[in-house]
Amino acid sequence: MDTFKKLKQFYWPYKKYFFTSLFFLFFVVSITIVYPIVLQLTIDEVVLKERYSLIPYIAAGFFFIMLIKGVSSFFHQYLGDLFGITVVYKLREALYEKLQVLSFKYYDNARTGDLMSRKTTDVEGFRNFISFGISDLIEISMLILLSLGVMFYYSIPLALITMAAMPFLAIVVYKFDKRVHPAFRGIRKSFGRLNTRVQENISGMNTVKSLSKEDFEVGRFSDSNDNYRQNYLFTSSIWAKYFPVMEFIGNASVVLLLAYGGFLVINDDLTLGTLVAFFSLVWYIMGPLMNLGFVINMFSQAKASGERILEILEAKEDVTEKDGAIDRSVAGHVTFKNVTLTYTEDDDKALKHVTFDAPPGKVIGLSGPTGSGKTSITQLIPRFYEPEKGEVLVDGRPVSDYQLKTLRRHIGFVLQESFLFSTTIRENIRYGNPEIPEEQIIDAAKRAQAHDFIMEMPDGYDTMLGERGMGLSGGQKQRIAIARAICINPSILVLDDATSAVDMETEFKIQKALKEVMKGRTTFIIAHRISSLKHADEILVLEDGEIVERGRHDDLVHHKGPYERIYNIQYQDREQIMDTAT
Ligand SMILES: Nc1ncnc2c1ncn2[C@@H]1O[C@H](COP(=O)(O)OP(=O)(O)OP(=O)(O)O)[C@@H](O)[C@H]1O
Repeated sequence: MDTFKKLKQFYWPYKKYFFTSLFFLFFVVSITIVYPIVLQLTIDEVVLKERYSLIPYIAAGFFFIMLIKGVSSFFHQYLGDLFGITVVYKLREALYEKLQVLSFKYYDNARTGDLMSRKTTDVEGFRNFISFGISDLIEISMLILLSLGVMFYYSIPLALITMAAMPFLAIVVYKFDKRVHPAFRGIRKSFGRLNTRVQENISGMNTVKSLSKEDFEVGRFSDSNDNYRQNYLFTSSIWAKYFPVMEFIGNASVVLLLAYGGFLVINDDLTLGTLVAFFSLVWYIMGPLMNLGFVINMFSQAKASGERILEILEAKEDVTEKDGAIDRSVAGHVTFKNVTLTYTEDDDKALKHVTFDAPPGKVIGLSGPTGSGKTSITQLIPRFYEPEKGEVLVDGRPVSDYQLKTLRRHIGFVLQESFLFSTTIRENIRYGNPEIPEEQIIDAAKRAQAHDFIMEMPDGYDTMLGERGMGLSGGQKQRIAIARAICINPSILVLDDATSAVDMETEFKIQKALKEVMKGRTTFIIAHRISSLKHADEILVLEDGEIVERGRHDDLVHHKGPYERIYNIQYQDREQIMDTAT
């Protein structure tokens, strides 16, 4: 019940729909109980006593209560649905909002397919129970209690016979619940894994095809698919085992009822009408009791789903804002003081005692072998991650003093693989600043050397892009990303290997675009090519998370350190190429 208590904030505000639906349910159930009573009266008072003139009145009365039942059913059903749909609407929104604030650390370990299945299937599982499960449970209880009431009123001994089977049925239903709940958790988990497989496969289709791993992927999918099937079959086997037992107990009790009831009628201790009424009433008890399995099933699913939803809602937000965090414009002075970063506890340190100062407008180059910590430095400035030790300052204040939005609004990223959304080019350019006027979008595209190729497209700025920017070349995507960065007018700019994935001609165009964007902004350039770092005000050379060398290009090339080695390798290559060319 803890799960439902924790999710109370989502359903309690809409309790009026639920309780009004219950109010109408009361009519529906009460009228259902009236059927056998009408049957008993018709047999005992009309047929057996041959008072046929009463039949039209009974028929009219029956018609009238049917009408009430119909109207009540409508409101019960509609309000129940309204309750469920409203609750999951709010739940889905809360989940989505939470997914937006969860930190990078969370996403490092999360799997997209699994998150998707939590957001869709689990939320639906919860809705089913909220919409129908609870009211089914109440309907079942009311039906059983009212039927028992009427039975005891008619004949206590016969009612006791019916009751005799109930403890056995209750035991079986209880055992069933104990087994079916973990089985449903298994199904949910396995469905999450299946989703992850499919999602990763589709996103990584390029890699799969280029490495001819289709068969391997089909094999992996079959494993997950088989696991899902096994889990479902296991649950089905539990159903298949328990359901006939429940039905047998129900039927045994009906046999007892018919035998003992028939005996009472023969001895004139019970009217025929009452026995017929009893026969209907006993099914009003046994049917719902067996149905309890379905409702418990729904409850188990909802509980399992609720737990998985709560795992997201309660996930720790590693990066949070302070009370009174500041919102003011940023000049772009970045300082690192003795910063150490560890991503996960048992991992090596990704950064060790990193110290540097980048005054506004300066260009900092970050060089070093892959995995040396270049990207990590730039991820600490917008607080994507928190340092383990040391301080990261922007304009002299710790980054944690700023509102996250303020801080991130002032930092522009152009990554090696920039993400473009499947919408128009215009929407992609103004994504970070949707209010920006059209002239400024065009101006940004011109400065990013993107305007010309955009205008050559059939729909210009209205050209729709495919998923992840499909339809554009790597260099074109990059220039759209640069235009996007210009639109947010950041004080700090991070260019992470922004030109590594393109040919020389495109690189030249991008370099030209970047020069334009860098004007007046503190810029961090991560690059493997010396040519991209040459003009930096300071180059930091990293190795294993430590700064091993620093200075301007002209000094570093004579330093006899790692930078000179990289320079020599890149220049030797050039000389060799020049030699072969001449
Ligand atoms: N999100 C993460 N979770 C755990 N470890 C990480 C994460 N990101 C980076 N690392 C580790 O931190 C170290 C530094 O990585 P970083 O990406 O900063 O290197 P880099 O110099 O930018 O490399 P590259 O040139 O390949 O981009 C590496 O050992 C890497 O495996």
